Amino acid sequence: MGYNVVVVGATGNVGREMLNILSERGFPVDKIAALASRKSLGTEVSFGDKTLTTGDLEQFDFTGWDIALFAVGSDATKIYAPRAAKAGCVVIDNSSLYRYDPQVPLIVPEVNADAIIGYSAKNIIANPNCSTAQMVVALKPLHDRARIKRVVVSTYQSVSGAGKDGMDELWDQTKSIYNPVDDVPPSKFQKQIAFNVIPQIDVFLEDGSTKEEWKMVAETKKIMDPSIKVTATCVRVPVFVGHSEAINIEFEDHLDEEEARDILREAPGIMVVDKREPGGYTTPIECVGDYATFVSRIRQDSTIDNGINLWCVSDNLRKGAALNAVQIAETLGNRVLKKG
Ligand SMILES: NC(=O)C1=CN([C@@H]2O[C@H](COP(=O)(O)OP(=O)(O)OC[C@H]3O[C@@H](n4cnc5c(N)ncnc54)[C@H](OP(=O)(O)O)[C@@H]3O)[C@@H](O)[C@H]2O)C=CC1
Ligand SMILES: N[C@@H](CC(=O)OP(=O)(O)O)C(=O)O
Repeated sequence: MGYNVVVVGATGNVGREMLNILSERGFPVDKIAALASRKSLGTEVSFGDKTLTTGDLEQFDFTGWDIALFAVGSDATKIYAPRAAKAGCVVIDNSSLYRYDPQVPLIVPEVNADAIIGYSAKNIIANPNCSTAQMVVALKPLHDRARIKRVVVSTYQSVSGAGKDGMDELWDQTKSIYNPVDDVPPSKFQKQIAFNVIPQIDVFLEDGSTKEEWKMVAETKKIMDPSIKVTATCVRVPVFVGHSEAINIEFEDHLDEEEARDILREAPGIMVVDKREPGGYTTPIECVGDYATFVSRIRQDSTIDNGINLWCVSDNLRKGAALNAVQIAETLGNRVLKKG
Protein backbone atom coordinates (compact mmCIF):
# COMPACT_ATOMS: atom_id res chain seq x y z
CA MET A 1 0.00 0.00 0.00
CA GLY A 2 1.29 3.46 -0.90
CA TYR A 3 0.31 7.10 -0.60
CA ASN A 4 -2.07 9.38 -2.44
CA VAL A 5 0.20 12.31 -3.36
CA VAL A 6 -0.60 15.74 -4.75
CA VAL A 7 2.06 17.91 -6.42
CA VAL A 8 0.92 21.54 -6.26
CA GLY A 9 2.73 23.82 -8.74
CA ALA A 10 3.46 20.90 -11.06
CA THR A 11 4.16 23.12 -14.08
CA GLY A 12 6.90 25.09 -12.28
CA ASN A 13 10.63 24.50 -11.90
CA VAL A 14 10.30 22.91 -8.47
CA GLY A 15 7.04 21.02 -9.14
CA ARG A 16 8.45 19.32 -12.24
CA GLU A 17 11.51 18.24 -10.26
CA MET A 18 9.25 16.91 -7.49
CA LEU A 19 7.55 14.64 -10.00
CA ASN A 20 10.92 13.51 -11.39
CA ILE A 21 12.31 12.77 -7.94
CA LEU A 22 9.21 10.95 -6.65
CA SER A 23 9.57 8.68 -9.67
CA GLU A 24 13.38 8.30 -9.55
CA ARG A 25 13.35 7.35 -5.87
CA GLY A 26 10.41 4.97 -6.23
CA PHE A 27 8.32 6.81 -3.64
CA PRO A 28 5.38 4.50 -2.86
CA VAL A 29 2.60 6.25 -4.76
CA ASP A 30 -0.89 4.75 -5.11
CA LYS A 31 -2.45 7.77 -6.75
CA ILE A 32 -0.91 11.05 -7.92
CA ALA A 33 -2.40 14.40 -8.92
CA ALA A 34 -0.58 17.31 -10.60
CA LEU A 35 -2.06 20.77 -9.96
CA ALA A 36 -1.31 24.32 -11.07
CA SER A 37 -3.28 27.47 -11.82
CA ARG A 38 -6.36 27.47 -14.03
CA LYS A 39 -4.34 28.77 -16.98
CA SER A 40 -2.37 25.50 -17.00
CA LEU A 41 -5.45 23.26 -16.89
CA GLY A 42 -4.79 20.29 -19.16
CA THR A 43 -1.03 20.92 -19.47
CA GLU A 44 0.86 17.62 -19.62
CA VAL A 45 3.72 16.92 -17.19
CA SER A 46 5.93 13.84 -16.90
CA PHE A 47 5.93 11.42 -14.01
CA GLY A 48 8.50 8.75 -14.85
CA ASP A 49 7.30 7.12 -18.06
CA LYS A 50 3.73 8.34 -17.47
CA THR A 51 2.15 11.62 -18.52
CA LEU A 52 -0.11 13.45 -16.08
CA THR A 53 -2.65 16.09 -17.01
CA THR A 54 -2.57 19.13 -14.78
CA GLY A 55 -5.68 20.01 -12.77
CA ASP A 56 -6.84 23.34 -11.31
CA LEU A 57 -5.74 23.89 -7.70
CA GLU A 58 -8.74 26.14 -7.03
CA GLN A 59 -11.21 23.31 -7.79
CA PHE A 60 -9.31 20.50 -6.06
CA ASP A 61 -10.70 18.57 -3.07
CA PHE A 62 -7.87 17.31 -0.85
CA THR A 63 -10.09 14.84 1.04
CA GLY A 64 -8.61 11.33 0.88
CA TRP A 65 -5.14 12.54 -0.18
CA ASP A 66 -2.24 11.76 2.20
CA ILE A 67 0.55 14.18 1.26
CA ALA A 68 0.62 17.43 -0.74
CA LEU A 69 3.97 18.78 -1.93
CA PHE A 70 3.42 22.53 -2.43
CA ALA A 71 5.58 24.71 -4.73
CA VAL A 72 3.39 27.67 -5.64
CA GLY A 73 4.76 30.64 -3.69
CA SER A 74 3.40 32.21 -0.51
CA ASP A 75 0.25 33.89 -1.88
CA ALA A 76 -1.37 30.71 -3.22
CA THR A 77 0.01 28.67 -0.31
CA LYS A 78 -1.76 30.95 2.17
CA ILE A 79 -5.11 30.06 0.62
CA TYR A 80 -4.70 26.39 -0.26
CA ALA A 81 -2.29 24.87 2.30
CA PRO A 82 -4.69 25.33 5.26
CA ARG A 83 -7.48 23.90 3.07
CA ALA A 84 -5.40 20.76 2.37
CA ALA A 85 -4.23 20.45 5.98
CA LYS A 86 -7.80 20.73 7.26
CA ALA A 87 -8.86 17.94 4.90
CA GLY A 88 -6.30 15.65 6.59
CA CYS A 89 -3.63 15.90 3.90
CA VAL A 90 -0.13 16.66 5.26
CA VAL A 91 1.34 19.68 3.48
CA ILE A 92 5.08 19.87 2.74
CA ASP A 93 5.53 23.47 1.70
CA ASN A 94 8.37 25.03 -0.31
CA SER A 95 7.35 28.65 0.16
CA SER A 96 8.65 30.79 3.01
CA LEU A 97 5.14 31.28 4.48
CA TYR A 98 5.34 28.82 7.39
CA ARG A 99 9.11 28.49 7.88
CA TYR A 100 9.28 30.76 10.94
CA ASP A 101 6.04 29.57 12.55
CA PRO A 102 6.99 27.88 15.85
CA GLN A 103 4.17 25.36 15.30
CA VAL A 104 5.58 24.25 11.94
CA PRO A 105 8.75 22.14 11.77
CA LEU A 106 11.39 23.29 9.26
CA ILE A 107 13.18 20.18 8.12
CA VAL A 108 16.36 19.12 6.37
CA PRO A 109 16.31 15.36 6.93
CA GLU A 110 20.12 14.98 7.17
CA VAL A 111 20.13 17.60 9.93
CA ASN A 112 16.95 17.60 12.05
CA ALA A 113 14.70 14.72 10.96
CA ASP A 114 13.51 14.18 14.56
CA ALA A 115 11.72 17.56 14.52
CA ILE A 116 9.22 16.13 12.03
CA ILE A 117 7.10 14.89 14.91
CA GLY A 118 5.89 18.50 15.38
CA TYR A 119 4.02 18.34 12.06
CA SER A 120 0.74 17.40 13.75
CA ALA A 121 0.17 20.86 15.31
CA LYS A 122 -0.87 22.24 11.90
CA ASN A 123 -0.49 19.27 9.53
CA ILE A 124 2.16 21.36 7.76
CA ILE A 125 5.92 20.89 7.37
CA ALA A 126 8.12 23.63 5.90
CA ASN A 127 10.96 23.14 3.44
CA PRO A 128 13.80 25.67 3.78
CA ASN A 129 15.20 28.27 1.44
CA CYS A 130 17.47 26.69 -1.17
CA SER A 131 20.67 28.44 -0.03
CA THR A 132 20.01 27.47 3.59
CA ALA A 133 19.33 23.81 2.78
CA GLN A 134 22.66 23.06 1.15
CA MET A 135 24.59 25.10 3.72
CA VAL A 136 23.18 23.31 6.77
CA VAL A 137 23.89 19.90 5.22
CA ALA A 138 27.57 20.91 5.13
CA LEU A 139 27.60 22.67 8.51
CA LYS A 140 25.85 20.07 10.67
CA PRO A 141 28.55 17.37 10.85
CA LEU A 142 31.21 20.02 11.52
CA HIS A 143 29.06 21.61 14.25
CA ASP A 144 28.63 18.21 15.92
CA ARG A 145 32.43 17.89 16.13
CA ALA A 146 33.70 21.40 16.95
CA ARG A 147 30.68 23.68 17.74
CA ILE A 148 30.21 26.48 15.24
CA LYS A 149 30.29 30.02 16.64
CA ARG A 150 29.94 32.09 13.48
CA VAL A 151 29.42 31.63 9.76
CA VAL A 152 30.21 34.18 7.03
CA VAL A 153 28.66 33.12 3.73
CA SER A 154 28.56 34.63 0.25
CA THR A 155 26.21 33.00 -2.23
CA TYR A 156 26.29 32.77 -6.02
CA GLN A 157 22.67 31.88 -6.82
CA SER A 158 21.39 30.65 -10.16
CA VAL A 159 18.46 32.25 -11.97
CA SER A 160 16.27 29.13 -11.58
CA GLY A 161 15.90 30.19 -7.95
CA ALA A 162 13.64 32.91 -9.32
CA GLY A 163 11.37 30.38 -11.06
CA LYS A 164 10.84 29.65 -14.72
CA ASP A 165 10.51 33.39 -15.51
CA GLY A 166 14.02 33.95 -14.14
CA MET A 167 15.45 31.31 -16.47
CA ASP A 168 13.61 32.81 -19.45
CA GLU A 169 15.00 36.26 -18.64
CA LEU A 170 18.63 35.06 -18.65
CA TRP A 171 18.06 33.11 -21.88
CA ASP A 172 16.30 35.95 -23.72
CA GLN A 173 18.69 38.63 -22.49
CA THR A 174 21.74 36.59 -23.47
CA LYS A 175 20.36 36.15 -26.99
CA SER A 176 19.48 39.86 -27.20
CA ILE A 177 23.07 40.84 -26.50
CA TYR A 178 24.05 39.18 -29.78
CA ASN A 179 20.96 40.56 -31.54
CA PRO A 180 20.34 44.02 -30.04
CA VAL A 181 17.13 44.48 -32.06
CA ASP A 182 15.32 42.37 -29.43
CA ASP A 183 16.09 44.43 -26.32
CA VAL A 184 15.17 42.53 -23.12
CA PRO A 185 15.05 44.99 -20.19
CA PRO A 186 15.27 43.70 -16.60
CA SER A 187 11.94 42.44 -15.31
CA LYS A 188 12.29 39.52 -12.87
CA PHE A 189 15.71 40.82 -11.81
CA GLN A 190 16.61 44.36 -10.74
CA LYS A 191 19.36 44.85 -13.34
CA GLN A 192 20.63 43.07 -16.45
CA ILE A 193 21.51 39.50 -15.42
CA ALA A 194 23.16 38.34 -18.66
CA PHE A 195 26.96 38.75 -18.32
CA ASN A 196 26.47 40.42 -14.94
CA VAL A 197 26.06 39.69 -11.20
CA ILE A 198 23.44 41.31 -8.95
CA PRO A 199 23.95 41.72 -5.17
CA GLN A 200 20.24 41.59 -4.36
CA ILE A 201 17.92 38.60 -3.88
CA ASP A 202 14.46 39.34 -2.53
CA VAL A 203 13.54 42.72 -0.97
CA PHE A 204 15.66 45.04 1.17
CA LEU A 205 15.12 45.13 4.94
CA GLU A 206 15.57 48.13 7.25
CA ASP A 207 19.11 47.18 8.30
CA GLY A 208 20.36 47.13 4.68
CA SER A 209 20.36 43.35 4.37
CA THR A 210 18.00 41.53 2.00
CA LYS A 211 15.22 39.11 2.89
CA GLU A 212 17.17 36.23 1.32
CA GLU A 213 20.12 37.02 3.62
CA TRP A 214 17.80 37.22 6.63
CA LYS A 215 16.29 33.84 5.70
CA MET A 216 19.72 32.20 5.79
CA VAL A 217 20.28 33.57 9.30
CA ALA A 218 16.84 32.73 10.73
CA GLU A 219 16.52 29.31 9.11
CA THR A 220 20.01 28.12 10.09
CA LYS A 221 19.17 28.97 13.69
CA LYS A 222 15.81 27.17 13.57
CA ILE A 223 17.14 24.04 11.83
CA MET A 224 20.50 23.70 13.59
CA ASP A 225 21.14 25.80 16.66
CA PRO A 226 19.94 29.28 17.71
CA SER A 227 23.38 30.09 19.11
CA ILE A 228 25.09 30.04 15.70
CA LYS A 229 25.75 33.53 14.33
CA VAL A 230 25.35 33.84 10.56
CA THR A 231 26.05 36.77 8.27
CA ALA A 232 25.26 36.41 4.58
CA THR A 233 25.63 38.24 1.26
CA CYS A 234 23.37 36.76 -1.42
CA VAL A 235 24.20 37.38 -5.06
CA ARG A 236 22.41 36.38 -8.28
CA VAL A 237 24.72 35.12 -11.03
CA PRO A 238 24.07 34.23 -14.70
CA VAL A 239 23.96 30.46 -14.13
CA PHE A 240 20.79 28.52 -15.01
CA VAL A 241 20.81 25.86 -12.25
CA GLY A 242 23.03 25.28 -9.20
CA HIS A 243 23.70 27.55 -6.23
CA SER A 244 27.28 28.02 -4.98
CA GLU A 245 28.45 29.31 -1.61
CA ALA A 246 31.79 30.45 -0.21
CA ILE A 247 31.54 29.67 3.51
CA ASN A 248 33.84 30.80 6.31
CA ILE A 249 33.24 28.99 9.61
CA GLU A 250 34.57 29.89 13.06
CA PHE A 251 34.46 27.07 15.63
CA GLU A 252 34.73 26.96 19.41
CA ASP A 253 37.21 24.07 19.22
CA HIS A 254 40.13 23.56 16.91
CA LEU A 255 39.28 21.60 13.77
CA ASP A 256 42.06 20.56 11.45
CA GLU A 257 41.31 20.80 7.71
CA GLU A 258 42.18 17.12 7.25
CA GLU A 259 39.72 16.09 9.94
CA ALA A 260 37.05 18.42 8.49
CA ARG A 261 37.53 16.72 5.10
CA ASP A 262 37.22 13.25 6.69
CA ILE A 263 34.08 14.22 8.62
CA LEU A 264 32.45 15.65 5.48
CA ARG A 265 33.38 12.54 3.45
CA GLU A 266 31.38 10.41 5.91
CA ALA A 267 28.44 12.80 6.28
CA PRO A 268 25.02 12.04 4.75
CA GLY A 269 24.13 13.92 1.57
CA ILE A 270 27.65 15.22 0.98
CA MET A 271 30.15 14.50 -1.78
CA VAL A 272 33.65 15.84 -1.16
CA VAL A 273 35.54 16.79 -4.34
CA ASP A 274 38.69 18.46 -3.12
CA LYS A 275 41.86 17.91 -5.13
CA ARG A 276 44.28 20.75 -4.84
CA GLU A 277 44.89 20.97 -8.56
CA PRO A 278 43.30 22.87 -11.47
CA GLY A 279 39.67 21.77 -11.77
CA GLY A 280 39.78 19.69 -8.59
CA TYR A 281 36.51 21.16 -7.24
CA THR A 282 32.82 21.18 -8.22
CA THR A 283 31.13 23.95 -10.20
CA PRO A 284 27.35 24.47 -10.48
CA ILE A 285 27.05 23.02 -13.96
CA GLU A 286 28.44 19.71 -12.65
CA CYS A 287 25.91 19.39 -9.84
CA VAL A 288 22.78 19.70 -12.00
CA GLY A 289 20.49 16.67 -11.69
CA ASP A 290 22.44 15.31 -8.72
CA TYR A 291 21.22 14.72 -5.17
CA ALA A 292 24.44 15.57 -3.36
CA THR A 293 25.69 18.75 -1.80
CA PHE A 294 29.25 19.03 -3.13
CA VAL A 295 32.00 20.40 -0.88
CA SER A 296 35.37 21.54 -2.22
CA ARG A 297 38.28 23.89 -1.35
CA ILE A 298 38.31 22.83 2.34
CA ARG A 299 41.12 24.76 3.98
CA GLN A 300 42.22 26.35 7.23
CA ASP A 301 41.48 30.06 7.76
CA SER A 302 44.73 31.18 9.35
CA THR A 303 43.37 34.67 10.19
CA ILE A 304 41.31 33.37 13.14
CA ASP A 305 41.94 30.77 15.86
CA ASN A 306 39.57 28.01 14.79
CA GLY A 307 38.54 28.71 11.22
CA ILE A 308 37.76 26.70 8.09
CA ASN A 309 36.87 27.91 4.60
CA LEU A 310 34.99 25.81 2.09
CA TRP A 311 33.12 25.94 -1.22
CA CYS A 312 29.67 24.35 -1.36
CA VAL A 313 27.60 23.67 -4.50
CA SER A 314 24.22 21.99 -4.99
CA ASP A 315 21.32 21.75 -7.45
CA ASN A 316 18.94 24.36 -5.98
CA LEU A 317 15.90 22.78 -7.60
CA ARG A 318 16.79 19.42 -6.01
CA LYS A 319 18.46 19.62 -2.57
CA GLY A 320 17.35 23.26 -2.36
CA ALA A 321 13.70 22.38 -2.98
CA ALA A 322 12.22 19.26 -4.61
CA LEU A 323 14.62 16.59 -3.32
CA ASN A 324 14.47 17.93 0.22
CA ALA A 325 10.65 17.96 0.05
CA VAL A 326 10.56 14.34 -1.15
CA GLN A 327 13.06 13.35 1.57
CA ILE A 328 10.69 14.96 4.10
CA ALA A 329 7.82 12.92 2.61
CA GLU A 330 9.96 9.77 2.95
CA THR A 331 10.75 10.61 6.57
CA LEU A 332 7.08 11.29 7.30
CA GLY A 333 6.13 7.99 5.67
CA ASN A 334 8.78 5.94 7.48
CA ARG A 335 8.37 7.49 10.91
CA VAL A 336 4.74 8.57 11.12
CA LEU A 337 2.27 7.55 8.43
CA LYS A 338 3.84 4.08 7.85
CA LYS A 339 1.74 3.14 4.82
CA GLY A 340 4.43 2.35 2.24
N1 LIG B 1 13.44 27.63 -7.31
C1 LIG B 1 14.08 27.38 -6.17
O1 LIG B 1 15.32 27.21 -6.12
C2 LIG B 1 13.31 27.27 -4.93
C3 LIG B 1 11.98 27.63 -4.89
N2 LIG B 1 11.30 27.52 -3.73
C4 LIG B 1 9.90 27.89 -3.66
O2 LIG B 1 9.08 27.00 -4.45
C5 LIG B 1 7.97 27.69 -4.97
C6 LIG B 1 7.88 27.52 -6.48
O3 LIG B 1 9.05 27.95 -7.10
P1 LIG B 1 9.36 27.65 -8.63
O4 LIG B 1 8.90 26.29 -9.04
O5 LIG B 1 10.77 28.00 -8.80
O6 LIG B 1 8.41 28.72 -9.38
P2 LIG B 1 7.87 28.72 -10.89
O7 LIG B 1 7.56 30.12 -11.20
O8 LIG B 1 8.79 27.98 -11.79
O9 LIG B 1 6.50 27.88 -10.78
C7 LIG B 1 5.42 28.33 -10.02
C8 LIG B 1 4.35 27.25 -9.97
O10 LIG B 1 3.31 27.69 -9.10
C9 LIG B 1 2.05 27.67 -9.80
N3 LIG B 1 1.21 28.74 -9.29
C10 LIG B 1 1.53 30.01 -9.06
N4 LIG B 1 0.45 30.69 -8.57
C11 LIG B 1 -0.56 29.80 -8.51
C12 LIG B 1 -1.92 29.87 -8.10
N5 LIG B 1 -2.46 31.00 -7.66
N6 LIG B 1 -2.68 28.77 -8.16
C13 LIG B 1 -2.16 27.59 -8.61
N7 LIG B 1 -0.86 27.46 -9.02
C14 LIG B 1 -0.08 28.55 -8.96
C15 LIG B 1 2.44 27.86 -11.26
O11 LIG B 1 1.39 27.39 -12.07
P3 LIG B 1 1.17 28.00 -13.57
O12 LIG B 1 2.25 27.41 -14.43
O13 LIG B 1 -0.19 27.53 -13.89
O14 LIG B 1 1.29 29.49 -13.42
C16 LIG B 1 3.69 26.97 -11.32
O15 LIG B 1 3.31 25.62 -11.40
C17 LIG B 1 8.14 29.12 -4.48
O16 LIG B 1 7.42 29.22 -3.27
C18 LIG B 1 9.61 29.27 -4.18
O17 LIG B 1 9.81 30.24 -3.21
C19 LIG B 1 11.90 27.04 -2.61
C20 LIG B 1 13.21 26.67 -2.60
C21 LIG B 1 14.00 26.79 -3.78
N1 LIG C 1 15.11 32.90 -3.14
C1 LIG C 1 15.73 31.75 -3.74
C2 LIG C 1 14.69 30.69 -4.04
C3 LIG C 1 13.98 30.34 -2.78
O1 LIG C 1 14.29 29.40 -2.10
O2 LIG C 1 13.08 31.22 -2.40
P1 LIG C 1 12.24 31.17 -1.07
O3 LIG C 1 13.14 31.24 0.09
O4 LIG C 1 11.39 32.37 -1.20
O5 LIG C 1 11.47 29.88 -1.12
C4 LIG C 1 16.43 32.19 -4.99
O6 LIG C 1 15.93 33.13 -5.57
O7 LIG C 1 17.42 31.60 -5.39
